[in-house]
Amino acid sequence: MKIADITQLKTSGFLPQPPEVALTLLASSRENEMTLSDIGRFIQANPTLSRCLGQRMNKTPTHSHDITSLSEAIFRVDLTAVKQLAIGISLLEQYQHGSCKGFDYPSFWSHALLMALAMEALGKTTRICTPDELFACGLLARIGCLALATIYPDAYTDILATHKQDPSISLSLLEQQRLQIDHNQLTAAMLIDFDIPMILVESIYYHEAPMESGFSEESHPFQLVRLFHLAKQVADLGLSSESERTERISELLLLGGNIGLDSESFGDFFDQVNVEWQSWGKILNLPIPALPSFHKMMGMLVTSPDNAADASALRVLLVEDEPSSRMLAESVLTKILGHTVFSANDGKQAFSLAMEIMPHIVITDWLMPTMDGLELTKALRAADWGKNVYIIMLTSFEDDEQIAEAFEAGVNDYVTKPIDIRAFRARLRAAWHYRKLQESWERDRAHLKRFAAELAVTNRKLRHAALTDTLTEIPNRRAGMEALAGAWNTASRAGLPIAVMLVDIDFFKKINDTYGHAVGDKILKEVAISIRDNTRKGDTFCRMGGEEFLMVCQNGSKDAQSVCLFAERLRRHIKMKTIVVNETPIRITISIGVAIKEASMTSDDQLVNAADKALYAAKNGGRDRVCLFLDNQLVDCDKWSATLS
Ligand SMILES: Nc1nc2c(ncn2[C@@H]2O[C@H](COP(=O)(O)OP(=O)(O)OP(=O)(O)O)[C@@H](O)[C@H]2O)c(=O)[nH]1
Repeated sequence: MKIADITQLKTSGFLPQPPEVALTLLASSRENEMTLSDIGRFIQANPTLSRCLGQRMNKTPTHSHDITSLSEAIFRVDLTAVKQLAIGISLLEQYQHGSCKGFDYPSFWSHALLMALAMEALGKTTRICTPDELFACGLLARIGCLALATIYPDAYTDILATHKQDPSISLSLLEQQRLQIDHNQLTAAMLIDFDIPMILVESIYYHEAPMESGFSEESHPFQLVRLFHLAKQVADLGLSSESERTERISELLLLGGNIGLDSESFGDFFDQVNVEWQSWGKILNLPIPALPSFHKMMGMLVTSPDNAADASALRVLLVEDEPSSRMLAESVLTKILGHTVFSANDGKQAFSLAMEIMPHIVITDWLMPTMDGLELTKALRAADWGKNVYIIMLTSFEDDEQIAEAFEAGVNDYVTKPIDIRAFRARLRAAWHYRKLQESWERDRAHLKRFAAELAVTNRKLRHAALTDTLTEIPNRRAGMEALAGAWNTASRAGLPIAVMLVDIDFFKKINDTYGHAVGDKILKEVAISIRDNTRKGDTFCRMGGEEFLMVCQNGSKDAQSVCLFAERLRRHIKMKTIVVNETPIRITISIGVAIKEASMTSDDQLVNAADKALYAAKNGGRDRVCLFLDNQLVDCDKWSATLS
């Protein structure tokens, strides 16, 4: 603890000092020179102090007439407390205004009053000091701020403005940087000067950062520091704006949990202190904001639009074997942050519960019986469904190696115990963002999958459309040429035979002219069906264009005769076919040119050209026939047709 030296400030007259009479009271009580009637006279000369004593006696101002006599009041309140109260109240009366523009004097005292009332109420849980003493100390716990505003009005206005702009920079740090002294050091010096016991001075000195006190957690000073810290948070909540309340309430619940108050009893405590604050405010003529009940504030937070959006989003699995910590974290997570919480006592129970509820976040303690947090993390990560769960480890370890071990096991983040509510909220916010990112990634992935599937279908359709003849729905010229090129390459590589047939409908122009184009189309379709139905396995075919079709034969094309017989069979099939269009039977014939791959041929084009020559020959030979191009010669296949049954 660093106590400011205030000797010079006192003599300079800049330091806020209670009026002379209060100082006399203080000095004479120090020397045990005071009689009860001295104190009585002093109090009677100070109406506000009298009213305050009345209030402290009866708790509610409406009953102030219950005090039978001033002496009774002094006896019942306790002499030391009367003295401390006298100092606090006289300072409050004297410093309602001041020259520091940035310092809100009335709010400072409203805050001090709430802190005093909270300390008094909390004091009932400890027997270290009397509630009266705690009340007076609560009132004076931040007197250093008033002192700095009084001594350095301009500089303090700047300091407060900077702090307001960026509350993350501590007020003490700003004061130290600018004035080489901070309010806690000055408060400590002034309290010592007011004869406040050292245990209280020390507790007040560390009330903003209890962990920095270095007191052991079980010690009396630490219990007091914790109470002053909590009382300050209560007072901060009392003066905070609606938008700041979420964070403050969650922090208060955690702090209340540390001294064994669950959210219900904390709410009752706060409401009772609030009622007293309102009535004290009237006595001391201070501006006291009207606050809703604690439970109402909690309710408003959970249903605020911000929180409601988060609320449905997160399913939290809380794993903690220590019942009070579990209940506390549960209360903050559900009542304040609005998440849905499931709880487990150990890793094993948590793992089977996780399988059931599929949590978005797992918040797990490290040290637990049966299965600890580390083993649970590894088990979750090993399961397919546990890979994307956001895991936060609660730990008392701050050792780098142990933290690294936790990350290696698969945790996403860690929070050190005792839980600091701001850090906890920030970590949960990160988890929430992670969850949102993951959801949008999953949505994108599903979207992409669907898109890829649709694209594949579209591509298939496009390819089919690009390779299919729209009228006859058989492969078109392009598909036929691709198939021919493939067959040619295979045959060439393997030294296998390959043949092509060009099929052309005879006098098709005449059909069009006689029956119309639509009938011509119908005939084309029927021929396409016949060709398809007569194709052997492994053979391919297409419509080359107009009334011409191509067939590529790989099977059964070992020799000219077998190919020509196949062509002849097709020719006969079509010739025998009666196509009925609009009840009119129509008979058609076809001519076919056949060519077989010969050793001299170097490309599939040459093979098709040879078939074309054969087709030309068939047409010239009178149509309705099959011609073969073989060894540079054109052969009429009639001679083989006789062999067909
Ligand atoms: N209905 C219809 N007619 C078509 C189509 N494509 C081409 N044609 C017609 O087919 C006819 C082909 O006539 P030509 O090349 O003179 O042949 P052809 O009348 O069959 O005589 P040859 O082949 O010598 O027996 C033309 O009248 C084209 O208009 C089509 O998709 N539908």
